[in-house]
Amino acid sequence: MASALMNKPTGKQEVQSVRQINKELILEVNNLEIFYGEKRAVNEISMVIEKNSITALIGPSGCGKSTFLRSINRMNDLIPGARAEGEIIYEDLNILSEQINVVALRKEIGMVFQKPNPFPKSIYENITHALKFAGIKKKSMLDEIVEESLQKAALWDEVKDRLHKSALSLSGGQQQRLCIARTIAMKPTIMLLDEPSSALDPISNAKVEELIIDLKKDYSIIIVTHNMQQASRISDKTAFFFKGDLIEYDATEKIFTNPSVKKTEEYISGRFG
Ligand SMILES: Nc1ncnc2c1ncn2[C@@H]1O[C@H](COP(=O)(O)OP(=O)(O)OP(=O)(O)O)[C@@H](O)[C@H]1O
Repeated sequence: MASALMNKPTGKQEVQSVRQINKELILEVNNLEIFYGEKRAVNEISMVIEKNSITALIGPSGCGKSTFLRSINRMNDLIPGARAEGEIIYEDLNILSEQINVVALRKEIGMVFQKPNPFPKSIYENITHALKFAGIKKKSMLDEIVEESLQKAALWDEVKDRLHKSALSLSGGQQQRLCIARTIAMKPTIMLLDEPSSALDPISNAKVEELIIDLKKDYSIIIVTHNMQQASRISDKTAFFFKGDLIEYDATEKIFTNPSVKKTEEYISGRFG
């Protein structure tokens, strides 16, 4: 698996150091710093992320949650001037290494954004687009993956009779579940969710939350949320960020009932934010 994430060696490239991490863990973050030009947005954070769990990232606006999330599948590479130092160990490789094949990485570590962003194509094509690009052409196989992904995203029953209708005809909540299905189709191990239900109405939000809880049996989920009730309802671990620092990281119940750090207590009790 790991080797599929490496670019082909080109002569003199250094051999990527392999660091094994505990089998219960999916990621190990060591002294991660992220910069936009001269400005440091994430300050030397270290944490481990457990497999098949939901990890919530909370904190006030601008504290570095999304920047950290995007570093996990190297989406920050797309931002001119952004750079990261430190390590994010996944599959015994450092994700931040230049030798990582980011296209392969982003299949294994999928991302869903705040605003549902389906392609202006049919529901079916939204899921098959990347699969075809990855070389899967056989219709029976595409049909199978479409059904499986929509089932897992709890959307199949609502759309099975209109797969060839435009994805834009779906409600916002359905569009977001379609975006989750699109990610699932790539068979990821980790799903990064950046405020996935903040743009949705309460009923769609509840459905997406239910779905996220259900997905953790198959995936490791990291979610940025501004909604502290959401973090306490769905996550197993919560990380509180403030001004680029990781202030406290613990079991969600502990963070919300008996945090160890005063700043966390002030934030969860609404004294700032
Ligand atoms: N593309 C960018 N270029 C320059 N600076 C950026 C960029 N994106 C974020 N920043 C800065 O990095 C810091 C962290 O931003 P980030 O978006 O990660 O915070 P956040 O906690 O996710 O905020 P929010 O909750 O509002 O989404 C902020 O100071 C922000 O202005």
